[in-house]
Amino acid sequence: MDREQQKRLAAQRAAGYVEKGSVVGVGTGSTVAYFIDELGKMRDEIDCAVSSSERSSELLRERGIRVVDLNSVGTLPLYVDGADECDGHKRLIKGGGAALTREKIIAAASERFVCMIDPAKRVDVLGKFPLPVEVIPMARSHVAREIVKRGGQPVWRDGTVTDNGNWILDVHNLSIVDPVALEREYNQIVGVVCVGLFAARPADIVLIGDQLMA
Ligand SMILES: O=C[C@H](O)[C@H](O)[C@H](O)COP(=O)(O)O
Repeated sequence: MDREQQKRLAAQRAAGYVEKGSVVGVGTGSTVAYFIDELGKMRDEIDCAVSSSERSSELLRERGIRVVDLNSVGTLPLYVDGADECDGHKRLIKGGGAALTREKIIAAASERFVCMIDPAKRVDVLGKFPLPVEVIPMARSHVAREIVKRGGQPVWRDGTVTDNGNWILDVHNLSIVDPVALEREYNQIVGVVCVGLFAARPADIVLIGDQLMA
């Protein structure tokens, strides 16, 4: 089975976690696009969605799903999103599509985070996928120097502007032994808006294709 089929299967299974009449938190990316297809089929059964990106909002509206602001709903029962890497503790690297900050906010505001991946993204140690870090544009060089001091190799994702008007540094050459500590350490660098490590708040449920990760 190819990766796209695995993503679609994960999205179909994730749709089973959506409760009738609820507000659904929706992530960003190619796997989420399959999930939005599933949500479209259920649009009369759900209330509305909170979206993590302009891209996902557009897809949701195209399928007739109302998109509301997180501030108007408070705590969400469910957030569904993809990831770039996932370890055995359901800790993730996210942000390959530059949506990490809004994704992390919605994940933090959700009771249950269901993450959909294909088998190639399941790793023992996070860090082979370059770690995205969203930065305030004027702080780009400063943050990059601080990351180098900490052993990382930051590369500016030139040309990418996030939905928040910020820039992305992708940090290469990491083998993340303690993801919670690294998330905390990078969060403390002045000028960092968000680190694409979801370790302090990992996923609750990981679907690898249609299989539940133990
Ligand atoms: O910023 C993007 C998100 O974190 C995505 O969830 C992540 O990059 C995975 O995307 P995809 O499902 O396209 O592989």
